[in-house]
Amino acid sequence: MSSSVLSDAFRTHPLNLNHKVVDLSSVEILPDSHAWTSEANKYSSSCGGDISRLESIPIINLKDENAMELIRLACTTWGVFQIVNHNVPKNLVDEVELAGEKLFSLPMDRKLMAERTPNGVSGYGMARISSFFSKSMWSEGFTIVGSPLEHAAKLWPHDYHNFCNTIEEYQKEMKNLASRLMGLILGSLGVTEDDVKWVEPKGELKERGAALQLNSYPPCPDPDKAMGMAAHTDSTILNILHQSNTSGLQVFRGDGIGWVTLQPHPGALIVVIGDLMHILSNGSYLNALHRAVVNQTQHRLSVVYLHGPPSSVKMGPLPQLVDSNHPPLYRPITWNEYLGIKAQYFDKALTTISLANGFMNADDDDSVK
Ligand SMILES: C=C1C[C@]23C[C@H]1CC[C@H]2[C@@]12CCC[C@@](C)(C(=O)O1)[C@H]2[C@@H]3C(=O)O
Ligand SMILES: O=C(O)CCC(=O)C(=O)O
Ligand SMILES: [Fe+2]
Repeated sequence: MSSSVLSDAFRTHPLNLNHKVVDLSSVEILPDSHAWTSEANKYSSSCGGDISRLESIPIINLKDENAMELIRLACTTWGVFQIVNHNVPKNLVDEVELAGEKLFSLPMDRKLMAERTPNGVSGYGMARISSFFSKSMWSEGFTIVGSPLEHAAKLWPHDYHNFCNTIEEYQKEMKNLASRLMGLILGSLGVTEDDVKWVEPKGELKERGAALQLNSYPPCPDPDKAMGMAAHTDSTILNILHQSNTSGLQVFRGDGIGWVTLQPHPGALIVVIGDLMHILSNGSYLNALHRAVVNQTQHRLSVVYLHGPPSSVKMGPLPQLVDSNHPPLYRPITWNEYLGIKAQYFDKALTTISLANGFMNADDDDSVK
């Protein structure tokens, strides 16, 4: 089952439940548990609100003959881009958004019937990364791995078919789009899909890792002090994100620009480069540091397709990108192992598999060579 890679990783790294699930729709004053200080949110003060308006995240037309080159540019400067002309039917995106709204508007006691267990991956609950922060995020989530049936039947015992059909159709559509994007991104790195056999998994590699994450951000009484989803990078190859017609997603530019808001563009989907693509590209493609902020009046929803590798594949810098001038920056690792490391070290996860220190030391120390 494709779910095994994900559930295995978390069975050994249960979630630390230091946050209580709160029904945010009934809260009128921001509780202390949800009030983020700049200390709790270490990247918050660095955002240059005005500067960010001068920079905007690229919107790439997938039918553009220069799409590959534009993707290369977006991946080396942003680690994120929006795509249009992606062929995902608009009505399917609308339907999946409606399905998410229907789910999150259920009463809390009903949603908790499908609650994610501490060592599980699917179901309703807070984002997994919550345990790394002392404050709670102003959001709720629902994670689907493989078939949504088991959890949907707990939410709507008599009427789960529509939800399941929509989710399954969307998963299929995202799977196809993800392989198309993989072709383009690998192409932009100068590598063909034939060079990387597991990209189109066949036979025993058929079991690819993927999940669908629904995030809900209710209106917030004090949005400046709250945090919808704390800053993180995604532990995947890439994510394909749809946001409802309300901004909230921000991407961090490390080169002094700070947090940049990604404005919703009608019909566009957002591609976020994850940690594993950063590893594959030997560090040249940025794994975007991003977060979601909230607002006072509008409910915001995001639907995120998480695209990972098959469980048995060890991923390291692509051999075509490594030579004596470009030594490998990371050691090869399976997704399962990486998720375990991430669950333990969070934003230090890549550092723990980095080979760069070793190389630097070797350069510094004449006696080594
Ligand atoms: C395969 C993944 C990737 C996970 C963990 C695991 C299952 C759930 C994913 C998310 C989904 C919500 C944001 C995030 C940051 C979170 O808290 O849970 C993601 C995280 C990651 O990208 O690291
Ligand atoms: O809601 C968003 O825009 C961000 C969600 C996100 O980063 C995630 O699910 O990984
Ligand atoms: Fe993310």
